[in-house]
Amino acid sequence: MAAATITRKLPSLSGDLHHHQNPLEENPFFHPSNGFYITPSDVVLAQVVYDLSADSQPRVAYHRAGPRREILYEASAVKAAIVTCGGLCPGMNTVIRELVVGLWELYGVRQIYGIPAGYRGFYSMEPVELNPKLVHDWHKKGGTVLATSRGGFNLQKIVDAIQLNGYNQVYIIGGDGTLRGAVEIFKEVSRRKLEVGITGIPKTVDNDVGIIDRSFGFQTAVEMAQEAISAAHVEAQSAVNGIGLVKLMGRSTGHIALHSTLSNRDVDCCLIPEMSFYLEGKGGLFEFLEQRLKERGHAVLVVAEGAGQEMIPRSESQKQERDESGNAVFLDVGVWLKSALNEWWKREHPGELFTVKYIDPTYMIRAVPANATDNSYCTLLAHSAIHGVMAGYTGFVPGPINGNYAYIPLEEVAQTKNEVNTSDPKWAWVRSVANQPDFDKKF
Ligand SMILES: Nc1ncnc2c1ncn2[C@@H]1O[C@H](COP(=O)(O)OP(=O)(O)O)[C@@H](O)[C@H]1O
Ligand SMILES: O=P(O)(O)OC[C@H]1O[C@](O)(COP(=O)(O)O)[C@@H](O)[C@@H]1O
Ligand SMILES: [Mg+2]
Repeated sequence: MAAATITRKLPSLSGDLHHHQNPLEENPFFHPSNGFYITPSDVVLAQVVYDLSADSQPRVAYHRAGPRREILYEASAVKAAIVTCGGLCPGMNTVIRELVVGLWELYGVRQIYGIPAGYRGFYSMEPVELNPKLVHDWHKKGGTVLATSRGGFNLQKIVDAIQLNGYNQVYIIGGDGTLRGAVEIFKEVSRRKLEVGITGIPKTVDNDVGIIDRSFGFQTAVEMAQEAISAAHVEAQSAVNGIGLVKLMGRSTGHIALHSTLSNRDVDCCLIPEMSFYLEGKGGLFEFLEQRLKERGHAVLVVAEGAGQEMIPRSESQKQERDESGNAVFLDVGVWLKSALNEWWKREHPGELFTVKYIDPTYMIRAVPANATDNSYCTLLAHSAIHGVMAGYTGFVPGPINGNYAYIPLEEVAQTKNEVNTSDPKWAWVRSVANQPDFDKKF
């Protein structure tokens, strides 16, 4: 017998709003046919892979994203606000563009405002009026034209501003921190009984947001990282006992490093925050590199910025350091590794040639326009957000789950982190491609 299915409930607006026919019904480009509108019984399963022999738990499902036959807003009454928060990610401008064009063209909305410079912009800056003409080429630009920032989250001031300006739809584009802030805004808006649709659009170059398949901009970042790895390879190959060392973004998850390694194939060792490693002794990094240099004369190392942080010596004040959003400030693992490698070689092989070339592409992998795949992803994401908000859903996140777009409760996404699972076959594949040691086993 098939297991039962539990569909995750979505908050929705009710209050004084009336139901209206979806204007797409009259839109000459759409000609809605049977099956065009999504109904409440249309769901996307959270999981598609099961062990049937151990399958007795109910299946979890999310409401499918897409246009609804009836909507809760009249176009002329909509006043939408769009904000971008946190670090940059390829595709932020595309999401803004598609929100503006989608609201305008699909639903006839005319009052659309951009909030400058992240959360703080709600209460400290003038909103920018947006329209399709203004945003038409934004998908070709890196960064966010609206500007972004960290910190500045003042819940009461933000919700006061939403109330004062009469925004009844708020589109919040940001990462894990932003989504936690969006949960607070959603709760405060509900507490004040305001009829405001709140949606969080997940943005993270590190791909650390859970439940969704992947975040927009991530694939672009992996593509951009290839150049750095190739350069490190050339440098390492062209030296005697050459090491090419590349640091890639990934504060607490190593997805960029992992995927860059898998797609590049010149990498000898990939170090990520989810896996601890050690330098000295049997099974350690130095022993591995010693062997590689003997066999091949060079080696390429890719390290995620959050890997090995616990091994880097730091002062008391460095331990306490936080950015404006409260994120721990990391020390440079690349600089530390480079100096540790040099010391090791000098000690073990005095007088022998050895070179470490350290490449830190930092912002170059994220401060670029999205590639074609990410751009179309951003479009579907933005349109999913609009359809959901127009239908009266609130406190949700649109995103792809197993290839299909769904609406996920905001709070659930804000609480879930997407870590690299070092016990699944993908990580084993990385290890086998690089032929690197399993640092878990200290002999
Ligand atoms: N737990 C939280 N509650 C409320 N707001 C938060 C929280 N964490 C971060 N924020 C706010 O969200 C915004 C972006 O957070 P940040 O961590 O810098 O980036 P990201 O959203 O990309 O993870 C900042 O304005 C920050 O103040
Ligand atoms: O210098 P900034 O702007 O704080 O950005 C650096 C950080 O931003 C990131 O690229 C992304 O972080 P968020 O997605 O959480 O904003 C991290 O990998 C990196 O540590
Ligand atoms: Mg973050």
